[in-house]
Amino acid sequence: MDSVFTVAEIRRAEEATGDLLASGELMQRAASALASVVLDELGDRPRGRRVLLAVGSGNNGGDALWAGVRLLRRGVRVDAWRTADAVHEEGWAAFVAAGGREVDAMSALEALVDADLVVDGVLGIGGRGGLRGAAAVFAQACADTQTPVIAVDLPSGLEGDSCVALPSFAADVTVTFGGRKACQVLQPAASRCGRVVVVDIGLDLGEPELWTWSAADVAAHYPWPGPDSDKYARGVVGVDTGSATYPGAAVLATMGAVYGGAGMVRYLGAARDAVVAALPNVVTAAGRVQAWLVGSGWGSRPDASAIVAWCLGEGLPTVVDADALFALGDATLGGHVLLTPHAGELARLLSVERSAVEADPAGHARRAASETGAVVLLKGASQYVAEPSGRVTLAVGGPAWTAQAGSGDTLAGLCAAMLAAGRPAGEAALLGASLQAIAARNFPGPRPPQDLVRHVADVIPMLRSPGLDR
Ligand SMILES: NC(=O)C1=CN([C@@H]2O[C@H](COP(=O)(O)OP(=O)(O)OC[C@H]3O[C@@H](n4cnc5c(N)ncnc54)[C@H](OP(=O)(O)O)[C@@H]3O)[C@@H](O)[C@H]2O)[C@@H](O)CC1
Ligand SMILES: Nc1ncnc2c1ncn2[C@@H]1O[C@H](COP(=O)(O)OP(=O)(O)O)[C@@H](O)[C@H]1O
Ligand SMILES: [K+]
Repeated sequence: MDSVFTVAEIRRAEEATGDLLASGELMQRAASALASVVLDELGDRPRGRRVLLAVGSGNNGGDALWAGVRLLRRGVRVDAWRTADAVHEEGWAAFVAAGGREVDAMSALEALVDADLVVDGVLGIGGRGGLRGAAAVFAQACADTQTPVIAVDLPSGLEGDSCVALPSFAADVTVTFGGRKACQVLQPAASRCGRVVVVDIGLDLGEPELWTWSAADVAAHYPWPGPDSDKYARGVVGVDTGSATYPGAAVLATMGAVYGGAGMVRYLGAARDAVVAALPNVVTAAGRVQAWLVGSGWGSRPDASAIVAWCLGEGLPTVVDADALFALGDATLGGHVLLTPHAGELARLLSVERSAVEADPAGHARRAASETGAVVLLKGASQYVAEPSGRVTLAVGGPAWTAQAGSGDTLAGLCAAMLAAGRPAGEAALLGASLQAIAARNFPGPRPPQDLVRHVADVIPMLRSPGLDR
């Protein structure tokens, strides 16, 4: 599990270091780590290689300049373009004294022809409103010429706390200080950051804004069957999904539960023939279950509220998906209930615009969990799991091949299998969402959800072996 910090939290921790900040020691630590990453990228013989610094007005530019000083001492040829009238004074003086050369905006563009790499020190966590003017033109030129970019703290133009892909550099490597920021883990902004190297500069950070899961967490929490497991111990999922209009959702949600590893699935919805034809192992007789899954592909259904109320009345862990989300009524939910909306559904649940959810997905997921008392899995390019306590955790991310009709149905089934195996709702959601993403990473390409979910079954045993794209 990794943690993500807000800009305010990073600033607070920087200030709390007192002397370290005032004396410039923090900046020296940042610059030293940055220079090491640049040297690693330059390879065995850094002498004579060419690095171009883009230096803005703030401390981010200061980091770049002090890293430039270290590179000059190693024989690297370093030029710097000042994107603002005033830059970090001491850093600039040291850079010039060490033999660094200034280039103007036009020469910086020309220098891209033979630069080995660019260090982006235009804006850091103080940047607002996206990259503009000559710096934006330069960032585009770096992309066009495929010049490798190492971003200082974050690709200039992104805002640390935001997932929004504002106009920015697109970095190959981002060297970030203290801890990860939201823009480095949340899509679409994260796609601009490349490989993220977190450097410990000695900040004492408090409670993170967000936690992130990795494949190691999936392996640690997956309900591996033991030598004494039987089908009941592994968990029975009761499914009521699909309808005459959407029989496919019945099949897909059931497949999610089966390929996620449920011991048994009881399908009790309106598309029994379709489900049994696709999955003869599924039982259609009523009986005891350990978790319920309702809603996927219901469409409008007169008894929706009654079914949801009945399931919730049972007190069993329940996944409430799709149409069932709008049949919750005033029922008091609880941490054993998992709601699985996408951004549009969450907006409707909270009576806000979809664009508001997209601008602050974690905040809206957190609000929904706190208002309903249930765990909320917000689906999308980044998948957030919010718990009533306020904790928000990001599932392992995967490619957008998963973004297709029916993936949500299989995901709901995967989560239900984890619930039936006894995992708490937050973990069940993180397991389901992460497993689907890991499958899409390892078996990329356009394949329908009924195929992708079979690859979920393929990647589960691989979680314990090397060679998996995590
Ligand atoms: N605290 C520390 O000592 C340590 C900090 N560290 C480093 O410092 C970085 C944070 O430094 P920082 O606070 O100086 O902010 P930074 O992002 O460099 O510049 C902000 C300036 O840019 C300007 N500006 C804003 N938006 C703009 C835009 N769109 N287009 C153009 N200009 C824009 C804005 O001007 P304003 O909007 O206020 O007029 C302001 O002048 C941090 O990311 C890390 O790299 C490390 O050294 C460790 C120790
Ligand atoms: N850009 C993306 N990258 C990766 N996964 C995505 C992306 N967009 C959506 N997804 C995932 O695809 C699935 C789509 O779910 P949903 O919209 O509910 O589809 P449906 O209800 O049609 O099955 C979810 O698991 C979601 O997290
Ligand atoms: K930067």
